[in-house]
Amino acid sequence: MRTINTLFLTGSHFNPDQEELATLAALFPQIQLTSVSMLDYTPQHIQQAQIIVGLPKAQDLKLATNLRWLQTPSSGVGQYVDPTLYAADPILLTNARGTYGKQIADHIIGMIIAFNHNLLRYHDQMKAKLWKRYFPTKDLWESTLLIIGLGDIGNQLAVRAKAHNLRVLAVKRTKTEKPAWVDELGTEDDLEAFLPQADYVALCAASTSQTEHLLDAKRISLLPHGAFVCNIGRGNLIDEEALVEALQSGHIGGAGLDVTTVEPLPFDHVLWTLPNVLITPHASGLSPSDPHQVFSLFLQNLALYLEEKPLINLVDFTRAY
Ligand SMILES: NC(=O)C1=CN([C@@H]2O[C@H](COP(=O)(O)OP(=O)(O)OC[C@H]3O[C@@H](n4cnc5c(N)ncnc54)[C@H](O)[C@@H]3O)[C@@H](O)[C@H]2O)C=CC1
Ligand SMILES: O=C(O)C(=O)COP(=O)(O)O
Repeated sequence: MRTINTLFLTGSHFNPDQEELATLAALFPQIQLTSVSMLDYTPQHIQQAQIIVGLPKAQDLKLATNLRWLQTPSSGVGQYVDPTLYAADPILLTNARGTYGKQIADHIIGMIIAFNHNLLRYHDQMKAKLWKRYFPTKDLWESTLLIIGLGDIGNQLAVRAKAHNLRVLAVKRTKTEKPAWVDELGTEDDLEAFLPQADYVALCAASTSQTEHLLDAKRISLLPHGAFVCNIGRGNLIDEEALVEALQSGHIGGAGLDVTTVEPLPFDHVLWTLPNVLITPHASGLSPSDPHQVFSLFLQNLALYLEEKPLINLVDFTRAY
């Protein structure tokens, strides 16, 4: 049996335990496994691997002369969709779409409720032992949420928003049939009509050349005064300078940011200082089950790879996600 050099780059979303490694060895004895932390790999590790599961630095893929398949534990693969990165061509690129939707949708709902019910203000007031009451901005069930990017995360969010009786508008790259949990579905062409209706906007789109600054200064100005913007996709989906200005002027009432243009957000960045901003450190996707989910996705894909069948979550280099 020919062995297949496989490299696991372990990290927060992919960290197989002993039981999982034993399953892999029992089911696929041809896999010659090297497992190393994503922070500690060497050029030799990359050079030898036919399969990599993890997030190697994109520029290191030039060293990957034996690579046939890269499975990422992330859903976003913006850094890997440039075909000129690869020493070997063509390679199969698969992502972990489908393992993040539920926990990130919960995180966004948490941010929306924290903003609407003034929880951040009350938390600040606690430090001064201050007893002062505020009305919520508007009842959630009288409000509208616009979801930009109706993929796995966007759909999970829409389902949860419907449970709170929000009206849900959504846009995606191409128009398809409207799911029952969305009230109106459109594409980027509909943003000008949708934005003025949105009390809340959630950025859940893939980061591509088309979605860079999808929410720019002009589109931000179309939002109603006091709207709340939540970004869990990638920092470059929104013009961050325009966002800061709109937050400072009060045109945007608040923002929940799990992602920023530069990560970690620099120590001296103004976003750290704005009272109406909640920053989480690219943490919305963390869940106890996701390292296991990515491993089981890899096992399913490995069986397909060995049978030369189409892989799950194959990334399309032309649409870039
Ligand atoms: N904060 C975090 O920890 C995480 C962030 N992400 C980010 O969220 C993104 C979405 O994740 P999933 O829902 O799992 O991916 P997905 O592949 O299911 O969804 C991507 C969505 O982007 C939309 N899109 C692409 N181009 C568009 C355009 N021009 N206009 C409007 N919509 C467009 C697509 O229509 C699709 O609905 C990822 O690409 C990643 O960047 C994903 C997982 C974790
Ligand atoms: O899946 C994604 O795209 C993510 O953003 C997940 O977070 P990560 O960058 O893998 O820590």
